[in-house]
Amino acid sequence: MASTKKLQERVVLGRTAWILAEFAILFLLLALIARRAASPQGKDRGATSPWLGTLALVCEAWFAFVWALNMNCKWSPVRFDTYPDNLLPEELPAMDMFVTTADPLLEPPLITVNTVLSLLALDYPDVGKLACYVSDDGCSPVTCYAMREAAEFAALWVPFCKRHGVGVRAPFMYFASAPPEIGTGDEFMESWAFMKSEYEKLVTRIENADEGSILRDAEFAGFIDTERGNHPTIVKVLWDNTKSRRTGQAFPNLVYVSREKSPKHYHNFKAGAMNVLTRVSAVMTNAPIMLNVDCDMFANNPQVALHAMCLLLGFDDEIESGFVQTPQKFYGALKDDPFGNQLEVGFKKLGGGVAGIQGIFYGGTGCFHRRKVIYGMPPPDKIKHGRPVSPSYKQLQIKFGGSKELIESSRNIISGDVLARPTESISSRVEVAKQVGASSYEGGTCWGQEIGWVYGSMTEDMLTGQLIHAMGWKSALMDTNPPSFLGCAPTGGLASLTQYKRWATGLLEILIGRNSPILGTVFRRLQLRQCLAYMFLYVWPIRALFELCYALLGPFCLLTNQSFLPKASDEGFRIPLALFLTYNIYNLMEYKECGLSARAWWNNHRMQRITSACAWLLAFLTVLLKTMGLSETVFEVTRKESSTSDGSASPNDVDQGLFTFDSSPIFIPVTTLSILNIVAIVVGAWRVVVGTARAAHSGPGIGEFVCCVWMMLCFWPFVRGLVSSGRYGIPWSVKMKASLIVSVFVHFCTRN
Ligand SMILES: O=c1ccn([C@@H]2O[C@H](COP(=O)(O)OP(=O)(O)O[C@H]3O[C@H](CO)[C@@H](O)[C@H](O)[C@H]3O)[C@@H](O)[C@H]2O)c(=O)[nH]1
Ligand SMILES: [Mn+2]
Repeated sequence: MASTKKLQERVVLGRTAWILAEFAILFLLLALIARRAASPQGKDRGATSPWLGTLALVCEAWFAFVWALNMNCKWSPVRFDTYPDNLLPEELPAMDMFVTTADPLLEPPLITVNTVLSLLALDYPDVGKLACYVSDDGCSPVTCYAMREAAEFAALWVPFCKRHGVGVRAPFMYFASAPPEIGTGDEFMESWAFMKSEYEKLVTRIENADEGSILRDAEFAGFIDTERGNHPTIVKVLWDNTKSRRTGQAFPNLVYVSREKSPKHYHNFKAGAMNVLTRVSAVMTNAPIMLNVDCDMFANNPQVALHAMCLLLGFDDEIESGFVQTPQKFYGALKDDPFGNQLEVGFKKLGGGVAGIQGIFYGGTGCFHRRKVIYGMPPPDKIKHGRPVSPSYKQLQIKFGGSKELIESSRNIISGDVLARPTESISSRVEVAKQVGASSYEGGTCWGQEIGWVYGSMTEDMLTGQLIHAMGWKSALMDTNPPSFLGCAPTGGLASLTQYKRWATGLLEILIGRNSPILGTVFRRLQLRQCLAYMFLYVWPIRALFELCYALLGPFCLLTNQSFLPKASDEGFRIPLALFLTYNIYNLMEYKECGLSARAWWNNHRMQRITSACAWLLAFLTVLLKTMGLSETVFEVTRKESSTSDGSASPNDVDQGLFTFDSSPIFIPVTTLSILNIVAIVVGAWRVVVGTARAAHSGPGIGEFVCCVWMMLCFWPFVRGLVSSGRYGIPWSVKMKASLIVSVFVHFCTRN
């Protein structure tokens, strides 16, 4: 019998004042454009020369377009409230949980261990319905060993968590603070101290694990003579839950998977790994719900699966929640977000806003999927007479590939017979699992196209989610308190810029590819406003071009004694002035409303300018080269800080928020802009001092100076990097290249 009590509620949030402010900004942008457009050719579009005015006009028109996209995203936000107490335990479906890791050095196994432990300890009435699968693209025996140790530790950890109602079930986080004092007796203190020492032993074992001695253990013989990019599939059942029922140690199944790699096949990075996990789990436990997290994203709220079930089961029509996504949040985050990558306002304002359209974007981690949606099933309203037409064996074989077991399991999912869980122990399924984990398995099938995680973009998450929306599904945003999952944000400027570059590359790949959202709206069921919401992110690399052009106008005018903005004495000056003030105050207020500091706003504003000029611009070039067939795009994995500490800045690391540099080309664009602005300000100021500035009506005015000074402030970490030394200084090679570009620019500016 279905639960009759309310499981969830969709609350529409009001925001009239914000909408008025947004219209004010839009109006000012349009006024700026209109003024240029109306100015007769003779008056040069409000600048000193026609082409300068036209260029400014084109950029400003683009900014207005992007602003309209932004307004669309935030227009009608919603919140979903969940009531897990109203769930009927016997109604809860089984759930497979996926964790991906790719590199034991960039992603220390201990981090993955903590994530896995937090999942094994989740609250769920019948843990026999849960299974955890770890994909290791690094094919590292140390990672596998760490997982085995984790399974052993879980036998102590899970009962401890459940008995004492532990709040945070990732041990590194739990033990980072002193034991809770209220209502705890001697017995608790004793087991707390015991668990802590057991955890410390686990940490020592994992941190001191050396590959040589692990390989001598017969259990890990499968790793002998393997290369990361060339090895057969390894599947190890580290904990078989059917056994635990006998011993009374109840926690979910744990399976380690390292998919086959061979130089002959392209592996599609994380999307490829997710598809192997989907298939391996299909032949082992075949749960109708799948949760996926990155290796650093531990479950911070033990009730998270229950909250998600409220959204998956709680609508009259399943179409409302094709998937359930939690916002990405981070632990040990640096104060005031120096690298602009904690995305708090982004998730709250954009995420909440898009949730009110067709639904929040899929973010790659902290997401609950329906397996049938991943299998390409359209929402129920498209299926006639309640039950879908059963596809034939042949049809399934073409789509899902040759494994008989996989075809059977997918038939169960498609026909809705999801309760038919395999009764035999999962250990007996290892050989089949290896078969579907092979790198040749997908050849000629629909995996990576209509089924599973979709290939062709570095941001496989956005692409996969978008295609789910294009099938007609909606998605639900789940924002629990305490937060559902916590991960690490990259610390450091380079890591952060590299991440933004990957994202921007992936987003542009989608925009111009055959899965472009525009096609999804025209030919499929992607709602127009949802399409525009996707576009707002997908145009990042294109924004970089316009922002770069506009950024060059200020320095250009100072260098050539021209202007592109109205003079302070001019009536029209009030438009850009008001725009500048309103826009920045609006953004500041958003940060304030989210409980963040003015400093956090400034850091994010500044980093967005830097990200645009460095990461988004390089992403544009990368995609350009790929389109011309000159290079391939690669997924550069983000380094995760080791989780032995609680992640907060230690006292000797007060400089953590400072930018560090190396000779990476990603630093060249902003270094160039920094030098250019300095040169321009010096030249401009010199003209004013010696009085050779042109007559007031044509030379640069306060507007152009403010542009250059504002940019210098935005690029301040780089300006300081120009004169600092060591890690905090920009290397000479980058400075030389940047200077060269500046000289060429100055030369062309001043040629005539
Ligand atoms: O070949 C690969 C590369 C990566 N990963 C895993 O993918 C996850 C995300 O990688 P990370 O370097 O942490 O990227 P982030 O930029 O932090 O990830 C965000 O952006 C990605 C898309 O670019 C999404 O896939 C992620 O879920 C999302 O958190 C990690 O668990 C990796 O282990 C693999 O399994 N195989
Ligand atoms: Mn990550």
